[in-house]
Amino acid sequence: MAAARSGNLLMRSLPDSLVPYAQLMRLDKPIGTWLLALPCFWSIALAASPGHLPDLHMVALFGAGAVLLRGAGCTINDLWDRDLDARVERTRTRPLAAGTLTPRDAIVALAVQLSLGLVILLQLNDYSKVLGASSLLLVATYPLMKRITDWPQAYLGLTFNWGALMGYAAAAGACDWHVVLPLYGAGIAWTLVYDTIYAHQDKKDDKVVGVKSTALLWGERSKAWFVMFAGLCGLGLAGTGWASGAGPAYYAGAAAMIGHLAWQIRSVDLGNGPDCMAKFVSNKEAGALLLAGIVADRLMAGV
Ligand SMILES: CC(C)=CCC/C(C)=C/COP(=O)(O)OP(=O)(O)O
Ligand SMILES: O=C(O)c1ccc(O)cc1
Ligand SMILES: [Mg+2]
Repeated sequence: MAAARSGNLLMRSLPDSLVPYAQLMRLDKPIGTWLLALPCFWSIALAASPGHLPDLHMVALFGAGAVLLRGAGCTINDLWDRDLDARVERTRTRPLAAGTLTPRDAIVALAVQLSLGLVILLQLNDYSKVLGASSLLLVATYPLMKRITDWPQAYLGLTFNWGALMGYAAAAGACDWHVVLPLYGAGIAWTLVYDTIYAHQDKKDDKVVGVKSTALLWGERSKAWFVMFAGLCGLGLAGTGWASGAGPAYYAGAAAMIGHLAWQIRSVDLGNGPDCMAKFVSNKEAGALLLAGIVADRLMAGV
């Protein structure tokens, strides 16, 4: 337990009985929460009035919602995957795979997370409530995709970037589709890059247990596909900038994010698991660069 506890302050301060639940939610690995929250934050920030910061009340609600939904997503994922995870070195110590928690425990934990998530959802406008509730369909079915398609990363993209639609709706009352659809597309292209880098860690195990991924599909050609999807991400971001009448700070942030992706693509060693993990985790900085550009642009639009 000591090793599992050596994570962040939160993990170290929890009572023993809650540690497996925190591991089930992957609170010791917050990167997934950042990747889920950043598209929400971009979208909330884009909806800010000229001269204004993003609506911080919304940022707080979506931040808490991202922790809960990502925790719920990991719980559902690991319920589906518990037999696969037990056969793979990297995942065999997960609470469901190792038997520290029973599926029944996990379902209770899932119900608690979804109920708390509902408390947050109910504070949003009706438009966002419908969008938020529909995202659950994507979250619940995502784990099936690695069993039926070579492109589960694309489905994760649809799921993880839903916040690009929802944040704007929550902050502005409704979606401006010309602004949010290209942003959603850019996010999906981004996910295809970072989750394929993530999946390269597991390509040997995935082949053995029969799990599909773009890492296996693209193999040695992965970097060429990354270049294409980074390009599409850039096009989507340009579309959002154009549709929202953004200024130079926005485009600087977008260019910085694409530059970060270019650095990852050039430097990642796809045969080296720890390097894939490090590049995957660095995507919170890539997303934060765009967020900084959007916030600066909205602030400068007021002067
Ligand atoms: C909100 C959502 C959908 C959360 C789920 C995110 C998640 C666990 C992705 C990785 O699944 P995986 O089975 O490909 O990876 P791992 O090998 O880490 O289980
Ligand atoms: O939530 C996670 O741990 C996570 C998120 C996105 C990924 O691409 C992989 C894992
Ligand atoms: Mg899994």
